[in-house]
Amino acid sequence: MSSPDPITAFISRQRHLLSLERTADLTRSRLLLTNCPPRQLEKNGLAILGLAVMSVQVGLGGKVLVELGLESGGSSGMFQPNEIRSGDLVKIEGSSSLTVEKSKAAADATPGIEGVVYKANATRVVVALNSDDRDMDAIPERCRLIKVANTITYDRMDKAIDQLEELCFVNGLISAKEGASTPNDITFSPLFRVLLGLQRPSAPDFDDTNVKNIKFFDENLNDSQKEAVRFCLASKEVACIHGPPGTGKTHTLIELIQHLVSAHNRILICGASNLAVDNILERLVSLPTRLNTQTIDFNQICTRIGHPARVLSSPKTLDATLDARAARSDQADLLKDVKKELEGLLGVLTGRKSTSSRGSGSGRGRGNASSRGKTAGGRTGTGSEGKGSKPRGAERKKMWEEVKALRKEHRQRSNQLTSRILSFTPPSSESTNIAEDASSSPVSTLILSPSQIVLATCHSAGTSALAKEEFDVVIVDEATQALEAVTWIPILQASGKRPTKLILAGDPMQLGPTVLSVEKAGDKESRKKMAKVRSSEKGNEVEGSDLEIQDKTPQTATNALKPPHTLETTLFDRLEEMYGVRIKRMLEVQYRMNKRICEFPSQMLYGNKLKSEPAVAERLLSDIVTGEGNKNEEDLNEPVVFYDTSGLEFYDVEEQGEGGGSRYNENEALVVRQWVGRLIEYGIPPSQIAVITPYQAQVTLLTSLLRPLGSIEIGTVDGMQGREKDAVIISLVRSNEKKEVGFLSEKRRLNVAMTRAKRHLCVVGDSSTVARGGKYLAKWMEWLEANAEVRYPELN
Ligand SMILES: Nc1ncnc2c1ncn2[C@@H]1O[C@H](COP(=O)(O)OP(=O)(O)OP(=O)(O)O)[C@@H](O)[C@H]1O
Repeated sequence: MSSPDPITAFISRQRHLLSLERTADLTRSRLLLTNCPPRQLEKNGLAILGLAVMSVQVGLGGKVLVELGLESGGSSGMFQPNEIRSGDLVKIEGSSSLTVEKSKAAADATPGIEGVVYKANATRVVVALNSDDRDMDAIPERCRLIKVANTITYDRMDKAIDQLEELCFVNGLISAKEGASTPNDITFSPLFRVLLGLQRPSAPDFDDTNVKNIKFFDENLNDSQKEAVRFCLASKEVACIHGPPGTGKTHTLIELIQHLVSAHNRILICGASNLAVDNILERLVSLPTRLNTQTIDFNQICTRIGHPARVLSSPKTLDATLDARAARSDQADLLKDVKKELEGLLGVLTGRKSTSSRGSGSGRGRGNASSRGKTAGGRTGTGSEGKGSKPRGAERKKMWEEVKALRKEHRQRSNQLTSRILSFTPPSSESTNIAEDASSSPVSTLILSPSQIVLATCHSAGTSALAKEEFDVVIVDEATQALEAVTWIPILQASGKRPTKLILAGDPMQLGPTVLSVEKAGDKESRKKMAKVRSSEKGNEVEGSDLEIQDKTPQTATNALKPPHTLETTLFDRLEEMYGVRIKRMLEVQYRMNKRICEFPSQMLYGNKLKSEPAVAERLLSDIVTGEGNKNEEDLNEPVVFYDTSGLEFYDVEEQGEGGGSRYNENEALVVRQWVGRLIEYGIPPSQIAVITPYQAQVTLLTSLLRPLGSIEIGTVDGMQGREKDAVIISLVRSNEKKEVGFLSEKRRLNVAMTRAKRHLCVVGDSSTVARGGKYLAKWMEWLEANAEVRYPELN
């Protein structure tokens, strides 16, 4: 049998790997849920216990939003640290103060109700229910929230792969297809040809007037940032920005977006995470409206799909959400009426409101639903906004029927409203107002559509609300953390009749996408190849580093499309492997770290090219303390300290019990507490200190030890990517006679941990164990011994 063509092989392999991953994710989730008691799940950040329903609201599309808070905590009751974020799939289950067995039996009897986290902060979590209204009845007074495997993401990725296959099929590139037919109206543009290895990327057009006469909005951009912006504007189909830690990747993207908007492009901006999207949105809406000779108000032209993930999102960011835009529209009053009525009914049905307090709505022009408002639920209420007893029997049934009709109405109205907000009117020549400003230079006001820029996570870019929309440019930030299939979601969504350009930004040397399935056989192999590509790039040799895998052969990039060995290969990785340096630019100046902190990662992972901006190169903790005595404190003038526990027998321990497997190291945690305590005594604000450790069990231990010292951020590496703090302490945990290092050997993970610190990095660990974990760790220990202030802990 002849082997399949490259596109068919690529698509089949993606499908196969995605199905393995879906199974692995579901299995893990099922195992955790069946084997771990709720307390253990809470400890692992996968559950929030002791909850009660605080309110029931209605969101866009008639979705029922249930707000949960701590039953006993009042409005300030803080949840335990957890991994539950907006977009996660969760289950609301009943909980009681019964014994574990009895509560387990009770939970089994009521299987819970599923929903998607709409928004979450430290005290409240709002869940959009997936199910029928009637299921609301299943939400008990006391409940808990459990994170479950998110099958919706897999469904959307599968759909993207099916769509890609369909596109190739109708364009005669493959002869048969496996997937279901999902007709699409997309032109097979040069972007698709490049992504599938059918043509090389066209040479960037640096003679284009937009590029040649470019006037940077921020003249302080460094040369590598300017070059990256020019390169992205000049590239025809695709461009990648490689941004090592703190090199202003987002800063560069913001500059690029301003140029793209000035040139009237419509842009879909996506990120692998909500945080990445919010980061860009926050910076865009804070831009001055006057850009060179143009006035562009980013507050008017950015629409955010989904909800910001930050605990304290700025009002401007919240204003850009689709919900806020809908609430401000001229159709909002009608929608509010239906919403009020619905919320009133739901309040009564769930016993949180008395019958008389339900909103009836004015019913202006809404047809039948309004008149029903006063007739259903004809019980005598208390006349207050307080709780009432739940209606029963026929009355209850009738009210649910009413809820159903109102929800349908709400859904239809809000869908119409949403598509009106997201629909795009291209700017015409009349939409530019020219005026003279005070200095009498002409200023043009670019009047753009409210959805000139749409921002969403890659996953939520798959929403049907965007199905008819086309974009000139798709930007994917954190592209090196996104599975390739998830990156295809915005690409396919944005594409239509016009050609679309793709810009990917990320750092392949920091955390990649999380992959659970075991089929990673080619992993090491493909990384070796990638390293070859990177090392062969002009001036990017990695000297004496990483480095047995680096070789100095010239250009090894090839443009053949190959099926991925593993899901860990992102689209960014694959394009880099296929097209090499021709497809990307690297940012070379970092604005975060003291130069000593930056030295090791630069040598080992960035070919010695990462330079420190002079303004940060010498920064120390002593610069930010006020008392003169403290300024001279030796500890505050050390950028890198290494507490070596070698020989002290501070052994790590495996967590016991169901759901165990994580590790902790008590003595190491005590060393961390001592050091954090000392930094605080010197006057470093706790909010400027982060403690990072690879193990969840150590996070739990450190949280209990450090909480009394203030709001120190404590977490695993995963939550810290993209963040920075003045002082960072890394607790390595692993110390044992067998010299096992576990996933400490993942150098990209370690790279993220060690590049979060601005002024001070303290490493606590056992050099004799860690150095045995491979060449990279051995080199790091060697480097620390030679360059850090090495200390040996004394615990009292
Ligand atoms: N050209 C520049 N001049 C001055 N400061 C800059 C410049 N470029 C970036 N910065 C600053 O460097 C810091 C890091 O920038 P930014 O957050 O854009 O980096 P990043 O590459 O997105 O970071 P990460 O490592 O989190 O991916 C910010 O404080 C930013 O203001």
